[in-house]
Amino acid sequence: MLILGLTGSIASGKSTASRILSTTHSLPIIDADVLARRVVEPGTTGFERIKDYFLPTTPDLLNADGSLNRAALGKRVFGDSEERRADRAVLNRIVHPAVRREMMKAIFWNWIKGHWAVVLDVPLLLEAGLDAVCGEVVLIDVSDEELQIGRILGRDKEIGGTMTREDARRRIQSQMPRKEKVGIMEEVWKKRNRGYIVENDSGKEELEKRLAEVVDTLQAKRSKTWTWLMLLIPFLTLGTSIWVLATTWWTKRTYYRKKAKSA
Ligand SMILES: CC(C)(COP(=O)(O)OP(=O)(O)OC[C@H]1O[C@@H](n2cnc3c(N)ncnc32)[C@H](O)[C@@H]1O)[C@@H](O)C(=O)NCCC(=O)NCCS
Ligand SMILES: Nc1ncnc2c1ncn2[C@@H]1O[C@H](COP(=O)(O)OP(=O)(O)OP(=O)(O)O)[C@@H](O)[C@H]1O
Repeated sequence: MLILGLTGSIASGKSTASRILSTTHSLPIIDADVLARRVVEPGTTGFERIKDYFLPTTPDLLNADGSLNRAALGKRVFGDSEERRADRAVLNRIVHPAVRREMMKAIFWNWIKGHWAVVLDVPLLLEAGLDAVCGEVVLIDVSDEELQIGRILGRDKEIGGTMTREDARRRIQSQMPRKEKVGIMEEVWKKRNRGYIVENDSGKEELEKRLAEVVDTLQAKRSKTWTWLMLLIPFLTLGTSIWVLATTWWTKRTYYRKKAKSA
C-alpha cells in the first residue's frame, strides 16, 4: 500500500485537496489535525498534561463546558518569540507522540482493508520528519503570502472566529518557511520521482485538475499485479517499505549535510 504524504503550510489547501482525493478518487484520508483534536479531548492524558502545564499561566485555557479553548492555546503557542517557541515545543511534545501512534494504527487498518493507497494529511510532515514513512509526497503550495493570509482569515470568519492579520502571520511564522519546504521537495522527493508540488494559487477547479494528474501518475506507476503481490506477501511489503525508508533517510541526510556545508 502506498503511503501518500500530503502537506503544505497553513491554509495552503490540504483539507480541500484531501476532500478531492477522497470524494473524486476514493482514497482514504488520515487527517493529523483531526487526530490532534481527538488526543486532547477531555478525559485523555493529553488533555490532563496540557491543563497541568498551561492552566496556571493561561486562565482562559478552558471553555465553560470544560473543553480546551483552542483559540487561547493558539495565542500561547503561535509566533516566533523565544517564549512562544518554548511553549509550542511543550505542546508538540504532548500531542505529537499520541498523534503518531493513532496515525500508525490508522495506516495499519487501511492496509488490512486492502486499499492501494492511503493519504497522510499532515501539516507538519516535513518539520516532524514524518515524510520518512511515505512512499510519495505531495506539497500543496501557495506562493503568495497575502493570498494565504486572506484564506486563513476567510476560513476563520466562516466559523465565527476573531483571528487578526497578526494572528495569521504568527501561525505562518510557526512553520517551516515555504522556501525550505520547496527545497526538501525538490532535493529529496522530486529528484527520486516521488514528489509533486501542486500549486494552489488559482481556483479549486485548477487544484482538482492538478490532483487528477498526480493520481493518474501514481496509478500508472503501480500495476495491479504489484498491488496484489504486496497484499498477499507481507514480506514483500515489509522489504519494500524498508527500502523506501532507507533511501529517504539517506537522501535527506545528504541534503542536510550539503546544506550545512554551504551555510
Ligand atoms: C494550538 C491549537 C490548540 C490551535 O487549535 P486551532 O483549532 O486554532 O487550530 P488547528 O488545530 O485547526 O490547526 C490549524 C493549523 O495550524 C497549524 N498548526 C497547528 N499546530 C501547529 C504547530 N504545533 N506548529 C505549527 N503549526 C501548527 C497547522 O497548519 C494546522 O493545520 C492546535 O493547533 C494544536 O493543538 N496544535 C498542536 C498539535 C499540532 O501540531 N497539530 C498539527 C498536526 S499534528
Ligand atoms: N484553490 C482554492 N481557491 C479558493 N479557495 C481555496 C482554494 N484552496 C483552498 N481554499 C480555501 O482556503 C481555506 C484554507 O483551505 P484548507 O482548509 O483546505 O487549508 P489547509 O491547508 O487544510 O489548512 P490547515 O493548515 O489550517 O489545516 C479554506 O477556506 C478553503 O476553502
